[in-house]
Amino acid sequence: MERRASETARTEALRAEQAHVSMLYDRLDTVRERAERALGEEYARGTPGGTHQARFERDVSSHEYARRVTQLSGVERGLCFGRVDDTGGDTYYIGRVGLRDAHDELVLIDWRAPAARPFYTATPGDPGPLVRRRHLHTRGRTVVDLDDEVFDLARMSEPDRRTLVGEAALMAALRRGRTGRMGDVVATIQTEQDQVIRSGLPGALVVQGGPGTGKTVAALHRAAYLLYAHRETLQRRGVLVVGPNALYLRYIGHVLPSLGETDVVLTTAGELYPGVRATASDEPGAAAVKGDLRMVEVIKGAVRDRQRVPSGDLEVLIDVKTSLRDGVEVVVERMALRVDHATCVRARERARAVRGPHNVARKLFVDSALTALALDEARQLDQPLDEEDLRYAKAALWRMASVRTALNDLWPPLTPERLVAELLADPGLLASAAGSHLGPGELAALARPAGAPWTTGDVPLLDEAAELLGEDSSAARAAERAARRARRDDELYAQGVLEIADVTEMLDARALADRHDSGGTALTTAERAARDRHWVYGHVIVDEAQELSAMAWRTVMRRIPTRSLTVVGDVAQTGSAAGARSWGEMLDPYLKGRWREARLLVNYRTPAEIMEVAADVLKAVAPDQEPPTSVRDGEAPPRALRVRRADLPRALPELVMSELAEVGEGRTAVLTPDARHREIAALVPDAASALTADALDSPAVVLTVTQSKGLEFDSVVVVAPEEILTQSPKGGQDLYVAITRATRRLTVIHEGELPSVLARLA
Ligand SMILES: Nc1ncnc2c1ncn2[C@@H]1O[C@H](COP(=O)(O)OP(=O)(O)OP(=O)(O)O)[C@@H](O)[C@H]1O
Repeated sequence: MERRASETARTEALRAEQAHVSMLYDRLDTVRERAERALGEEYARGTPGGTHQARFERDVSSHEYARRVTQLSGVERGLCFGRVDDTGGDTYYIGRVGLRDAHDELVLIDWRAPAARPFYTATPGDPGPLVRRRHLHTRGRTVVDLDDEVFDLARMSEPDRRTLVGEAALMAALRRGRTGRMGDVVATIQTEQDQVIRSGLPGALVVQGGPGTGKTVAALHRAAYLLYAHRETLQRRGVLVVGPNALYLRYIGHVLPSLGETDVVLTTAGELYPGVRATASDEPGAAAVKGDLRMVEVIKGAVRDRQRVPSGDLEVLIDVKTSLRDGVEVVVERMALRVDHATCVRARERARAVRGPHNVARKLFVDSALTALALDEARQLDQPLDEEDLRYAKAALWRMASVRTALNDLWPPLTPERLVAELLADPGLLASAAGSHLGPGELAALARPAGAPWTTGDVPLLDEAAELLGEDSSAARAAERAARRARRDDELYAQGVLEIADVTEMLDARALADRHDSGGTALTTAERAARDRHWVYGHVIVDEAQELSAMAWRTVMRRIPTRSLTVVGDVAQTGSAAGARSWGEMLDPYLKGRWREARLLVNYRTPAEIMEVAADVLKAVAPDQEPPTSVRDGEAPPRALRVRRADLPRALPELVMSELAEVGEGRTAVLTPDARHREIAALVPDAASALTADALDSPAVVLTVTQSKGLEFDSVVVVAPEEILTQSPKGGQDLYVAITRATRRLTVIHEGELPSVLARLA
């Protein structure tokens, strides 16, 4: 009887919520159609080209409409997911975007708006103004379930009391099988995560938390929140999210669009230097040296070494007379110009004294050398030179190939790519550049053959070199002057457009001019920022930040002089030999202790039984670190299987098959020591690997532990833990990472004795 009554109440509540949600989708359709129509009209307003003014107007408004259409399309799934009833008797609905009805009444509150905050912060102990929080679960546009948390039953109306329904929304969310892509958690953000998400924009926030505590998910929601709360600042300068590798970026790539945000640059630490996409990684020895701050001095040394003077006097042969013979120009007289050693040294010191970048100072060196050569030429020809003659003589000399070659040999124009590639491939150059800064073992670790692919550890070296080399700027300066003139015109014009169109809320004149600066192709802020090494972002989020070396932090900090940063990671998971042992060690050189730390302590991913195994490993390798507490129990106890290496080809595929059957729609990952990935991947040919396009979508995947950083799988099979433990000085941390990728099941396959840190599985 009672059961029937509660069923009826549930149906009643579902019906009422469905009516509201259907109204919201109708409204979404209407605004989306309106934006699409406006966009279509913008496109129809003329063929490409047209007047400057027409092009500009079209670019600006079409970009805004396109953004709005993308935003409204991204929020279709789970448009409305929450409702709150407050003590004043009011009810609000919370969703991915804010919507108003035809009478301009707010019918859906954006989850990032201050009014939505109680939905995330209310707890039974501190409910704030809430009487009830309700989660709405939808499939497509249909409301399929509801969860209620009641904070004050006494204040609820009788009909509302009757319709109370639910089971904890968080648990329902956590039990879902893994799809291979991270999803947003906007409906179930927890209070401590909410504090991270809404922490102020200025300054640096470090989010330290164990595996599965929602650091990544909180950081991405923070990006969306900051773009909402500080749209003006951040849309112009952009938000940069740095992740560990391309696979990981694909894994998290859906979260921001599902929250209606696309204006974020997602990149890896290997791509921070525009034009280079480094994917290879260094051996631990090389990684440790490349990531060390002593490399600043080594790169400085490498640049200085390229500013040479000859050991004796400089001698250059020039052609003074040529004549035509059978239509071919032949040299009839040559002259040797000479500049004495001391003058060469003075020319170099003068150029160095301006402390400009190498390619800029080079002009000064070339100028001094040309003056000395021209004076010698005049002396030999016994021709007096006035200032005008001197200028002419220098220009004539610079046109001669022999002069250019000689001077370029002494002070070559250099790109960062050339400097670093030549440095690492030439033990002599390397030893000279390093001086006393590196020992013989470190030099040997750095050396590599010419033509080797760029590694992630090279990127900070390239960035450092770019700072020291600068660009040959005379042409660039002229272009900049012209651009500044055009930009002033654009700004004045943009101001006019704003006044006419009254769109001041969306963009300011500078942002409009910025858009237009891109040559009419309306690049987004994100696109322009990603191409420009000098771009200064409005906010930078670094995920898996414990893996960044001290050198990599220099590269990141150059992109954010305001130090408006979110640093997300776990120093207990550091796998890179050059990574962080503590946050202070990495950040204090830039932040001088001025950073705030938030700690996340609850693991939403790994069940308690598996986390106990991980905790044993952590205790052995980093006894000062606390493992997080799991929020739920598992379905199957973790286990260890001993399989002789010779039997692995038969046993592993069988195990993967049975795990796939266990997890149904979920995903299974085989995690291997770095050195054995190829061999083990070959044993499971149907599984994807990090290099295949379906790495995230395939039911089974074989990855190295390093590649699995930040990811998660329903079932994890760790192969050869004994080798993972010894593969690098951080092997223990690697094993900890591997174990904590599991959301439901863990199997460890060991070939020899079970390592003592896994004794719990014996
Ligand atoms: N509030 C939440 N509601 C629902 N799911 C959540 C919540 N917080 C975290 N999760 C889920 O927990 C899992 C772990 O989150 P996430 O990957 O962000 O953790 P992490 O701290 O970055 O982990 P790691 O350090 O291991 O990379 C994800 O599946 C995420 O969706």
